[in-house]
Amino acid sequence: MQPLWIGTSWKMNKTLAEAREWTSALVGHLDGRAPEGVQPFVIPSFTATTTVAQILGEDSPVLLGVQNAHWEDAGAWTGEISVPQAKDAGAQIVEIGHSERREHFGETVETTRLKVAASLRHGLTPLLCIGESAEVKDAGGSSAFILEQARGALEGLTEEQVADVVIAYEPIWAIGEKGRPATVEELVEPFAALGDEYSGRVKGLLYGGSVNLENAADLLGIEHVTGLFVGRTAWKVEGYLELLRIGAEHARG
Ligand SMILES: O=C[C@H](O)COP(=O)(O)O
Repeated sequence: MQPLWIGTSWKMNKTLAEAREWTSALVGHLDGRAPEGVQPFVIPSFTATTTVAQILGEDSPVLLGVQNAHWEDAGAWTGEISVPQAKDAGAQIVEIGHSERREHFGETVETTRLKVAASLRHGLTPLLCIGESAEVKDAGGSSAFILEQARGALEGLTEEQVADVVIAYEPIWAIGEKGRPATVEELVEPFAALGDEYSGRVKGLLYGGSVNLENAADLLGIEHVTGLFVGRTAWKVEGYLELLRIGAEHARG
């Protein structure tokens, strides 16, 4: 059975001291072993990548990611980092197409496609984020919209490559301080649509957006959901450890 992916992106948060503190507490708690049936992952800011990698150590049960990477391997792309650089810094995952990147930094279906391909070319796992706005949801177009985003980003891949991809469905209206937690009922249909197309084909189908300690277990119970991608609730390590516990409990059945 596929493990449940339970992870966090720190977005643009944490100093190196805070990154060290969070990661050391996680490592101390896990003591070299992920909770049974759970795949933990953490995606710090670029500045903390090597620090977190060093604290996690070799053969860590926790996968490490970056929040973005360019599709070219090197070159005149000021302000960007490449997948080979991310890999060199210790990353195993590349987050691609988060709605904040699409909204503020011009990420498109085409750039997500290029970045997925670049990640796979270098043996890193693309964590493809998809999600619709409140306007699209209100118009009844959620499933069609997110399928288009996913299909566009995975276009041209072989089945073997698709099997290395993790998809995170994060409705924009549910993300962050301005978002509101989605209800289970609201997520059943989009996950049915994603499940029809991708269940069993990809490494994971995650849900993200205002996941908290109260709703995590219910969200994991939605058909086709195989993990959680979490912001605020996991930024305090105690919150993340509790989410890992909830994940392990769910994995046990
Ligand atoms: O990357 C994580 C998501 O954007 C969710 O963030 P949130 O859990 O703070 O709503």
